Amino acid sequence: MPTPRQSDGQPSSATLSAAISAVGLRKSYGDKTVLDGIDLRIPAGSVFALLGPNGAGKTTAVKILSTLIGADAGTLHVGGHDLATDPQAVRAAIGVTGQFSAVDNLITGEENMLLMADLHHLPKQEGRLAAAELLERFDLTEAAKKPASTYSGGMKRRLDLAMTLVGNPRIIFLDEPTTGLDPRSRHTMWGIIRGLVSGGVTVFLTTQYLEEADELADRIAVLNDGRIAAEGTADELKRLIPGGHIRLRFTDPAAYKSAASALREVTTDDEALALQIRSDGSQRKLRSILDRLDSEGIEADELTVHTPDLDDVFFALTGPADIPNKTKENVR
Ligand SMILES: Nc1ncnc2c1ncn2[C@@H]1O[C@H](COP(=O)(O)OP(=O)(O)OP(=O)(O)O)[C@@H](O)[C@H]1O
Repeated sequence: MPTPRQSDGQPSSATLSAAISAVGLRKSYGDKTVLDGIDLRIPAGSVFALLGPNGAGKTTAVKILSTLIGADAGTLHVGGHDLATDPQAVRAAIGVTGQFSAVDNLITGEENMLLMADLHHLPKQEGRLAAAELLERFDLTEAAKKPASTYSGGMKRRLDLAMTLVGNPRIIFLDEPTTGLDPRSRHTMWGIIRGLVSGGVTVFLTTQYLEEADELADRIAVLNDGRIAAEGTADELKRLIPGGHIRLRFTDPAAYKSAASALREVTTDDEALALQIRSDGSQRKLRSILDRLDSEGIEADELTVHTPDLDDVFFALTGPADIPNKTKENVR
């Protein structure tokens, strides 16, 4: 795969100090452009989350950066190595756990680990030690002698990640690591990921869970239509979209109607007997609404203040076609 070099043919110092960097990453399948000139720069020791709707190209980006498939264009460096000229060095520096697990269901958890140790050419004794230590760390010691086919979804993900860590990679790609896990297993996985990062590992994460990106990532990029629609910290992204709103809900239709006419610039929801008023989340705005209701003798049954969250950012950036599950409350 011919990958264009930078103009002077050398990686820049910014590229070298990043754990992962991409400049002008492009990939098409036939006439479908999946990645249309993506730039990324992920500092060592940080967590980067790539968010995007189904089919946005997240897995494609992971596959390219982890050397599984080639890019059509772009200058790509991982762990200081050029993907075009030194893919072997990249492979030695990274670990990847994907949506398609490397776990062999027919053998035990321990055997899976030992197989990985063999693949990394660890001496027998060292391999056994590494396997035992990782199984312990991922709470799999008890299940180690059982076939992986008997493991729950959460246990399989933990085993998959433990296998990835056998080679002690400093950069890890996690492609939707908690998809399909129950909330408890998801939190366990988050704890594990945080532990890795505190040990200095760089994590490139793809996820469809905005909460996951909010919890884990130092920086988040939203991929849409082949491009990075926005990039920043969770707080920076939240500031990109208009402020939140105050929602008032009534059980008495008469009170609902009175409030709708007493307050200015409200969005009404006759079915739910709910009103929505744009708000910057300030005390002043809240007080002005409450004062107005008080002066009219109206009492709402429920009042909620909604500040923008990553969901709002995601839906604002990825367009109306992708919001089938968006609740009325969050749409503005
Ligand atoms: N080998 C392939 N041949 C042709 N098209 C492909 C191939 N792999 C992926 N695609 C297409 O490229 C687009 C991006 O796919 P990709 O799997 O990277 O998306 P994604 O963001 O990871 O989606 P999801 O969240 O559903 O996993 C999709 O439209 C997909 O159908």
